[in-house]
Amino acid sequence: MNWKKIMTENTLNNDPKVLIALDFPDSISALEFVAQLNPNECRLKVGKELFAVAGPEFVKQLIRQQFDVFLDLKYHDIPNTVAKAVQAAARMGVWMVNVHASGGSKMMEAAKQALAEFEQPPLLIAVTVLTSMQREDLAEIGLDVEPQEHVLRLAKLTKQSGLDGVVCSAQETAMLRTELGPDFCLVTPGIRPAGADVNDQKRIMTPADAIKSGSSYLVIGRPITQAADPVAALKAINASI
Ligand SMILES: O=C(O)c1cc(=O)[nH]c(=O)n1[C@@H]1O[C@H](COP(=O)(O)O)[C@@H](O)[C@H]1O
Repeated sequence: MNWKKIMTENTLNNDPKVLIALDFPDSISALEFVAQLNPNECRLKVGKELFAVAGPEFVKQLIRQQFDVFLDLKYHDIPNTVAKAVQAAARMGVWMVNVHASGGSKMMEAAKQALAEFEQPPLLIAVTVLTSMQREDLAEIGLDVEPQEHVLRLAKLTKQSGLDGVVCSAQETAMLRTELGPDFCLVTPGIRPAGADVNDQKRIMTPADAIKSGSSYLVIGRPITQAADPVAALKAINASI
């Protein structure tokens, strides 16, 4: 735990649950947005779009500003490549990094092992079934199963591979809590406050229901970043959970 966070007055929460998806096209607009935020009230997620334009220096800048950063590059490659990629992420000092569970146990074990040399390794989690997918999307890629069945299969494989948790939809968290226990980290995107635009998400839940179901952290992008008043939107979500 970062002592500065604990010492800061007006601390809402020492373990902010909301991970804001910084899906911005450039570092200038992202930094302008971040300037309104307090690291005691949220963590930040940097994904493929922003990382491709802003890179490691931008991530380090957020960390210098006391934010915990989830580097969401969803690695999926041969074990050696993924192992080296998670090490590069760990050297940046990120709080959390992810891979795709469908890369299999050999890939996930190699990633876990690669972090063993770090004194404070990032949390390593694996994406199960993307929250934008439903049964028909799985059928298209040859998987004749309900999303929750495939999520459970991949989450069990992730736990057996020694990782810290998974990315799943909040619709699956109650099931995963029962099956995988209280300590497994469940990170849930596809979060939509009541009445918000669903956009391209399919398996969704409200922030309060997601936390009640057992989500550890909520990934939220557009309902905050595109709100007329993003700080008010974040505060309302934090109040609701
Ligand atoms: O790994 C992720 O963060 C992720 C996994 C998933 O299954 N679904 C999903 O939406 N995400 C990410 O979560 C964020 C959701 O953003 P909004 O839909 O704008 O709230 C995006 O940055 C996605 O890349």
